[in-house]
Amino acid sequence: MPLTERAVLRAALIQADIQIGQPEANRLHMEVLLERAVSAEPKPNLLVLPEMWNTGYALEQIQELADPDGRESREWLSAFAKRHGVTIVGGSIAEKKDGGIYNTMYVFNEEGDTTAQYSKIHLFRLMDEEKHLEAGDEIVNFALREGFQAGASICYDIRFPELARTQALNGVKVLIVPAEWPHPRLHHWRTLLMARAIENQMYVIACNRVGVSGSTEFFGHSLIIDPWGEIVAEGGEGEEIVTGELDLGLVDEVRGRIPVFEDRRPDIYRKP
Ligand SMILES: O=C(O)CCC(=O)C(=O)O
Repeated sequence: MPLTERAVLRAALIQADIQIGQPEANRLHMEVLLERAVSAEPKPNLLVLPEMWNTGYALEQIQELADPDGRESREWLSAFAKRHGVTIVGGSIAEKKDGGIYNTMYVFNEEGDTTAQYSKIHLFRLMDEEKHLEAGDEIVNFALREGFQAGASICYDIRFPELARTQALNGVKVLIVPAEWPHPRLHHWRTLLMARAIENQMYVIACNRVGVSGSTEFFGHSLIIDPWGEIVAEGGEGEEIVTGELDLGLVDEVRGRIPVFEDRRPDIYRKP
């Protein structure tokens, strides 16, 4: 679907490599990539980082490595957002809170204020997340622009269509998904993201890491998918900044064309 002259949001996804168990090196590396992203012309107004970018999946050492209350990560992301006048969805970090460790996303507006905080609610057993991390228990939506609500979702969360559907029913028009999604499940990644976009008639912005950690290889393929299911941008398998524009009017247009939300039959779905 062609872009119109309507309001657009320009997103830049930081498809980065992450060093396992090296929070300081990862922060410095992210800073270089974020600086590169904001020096592009035209400048993006929304930056998205990958999942667990501070520690990677260093789960055995996560108690020592996690950022207490996310303080350090929040301080520099907030300062960056304010300095450059950009919105940042800060991927997620290992956050130490109330004696537990959470996989937590922070969102900052152009003034550097924290506008949302989301902890991953579905922990991924294949990578032993549930043995080391606490699950969040709250669905989080936030405004990216007036009238343009975003929903938070982290990696494995996209396998649960109920989450994105609940967010869509609560006004979400773009789902934002930081991830560390590895080979050999590229087909699942692309298909699930595409399905979430088409069935909910919303944008999906998904930022995946690249690189190798132990025997696990992460494939990138960060994606921006529009509410009609067209791919706006897709990364390759190396480190890069994936950019694309979101047409803020397109969600309502697609929902008007095929009125899925009016045609739902929740009265029937509830029957056993
Ligand atoms: O669901 C998958 O296949 C990957 C999920 C994952 O790697 C994660 O949630 O960290």
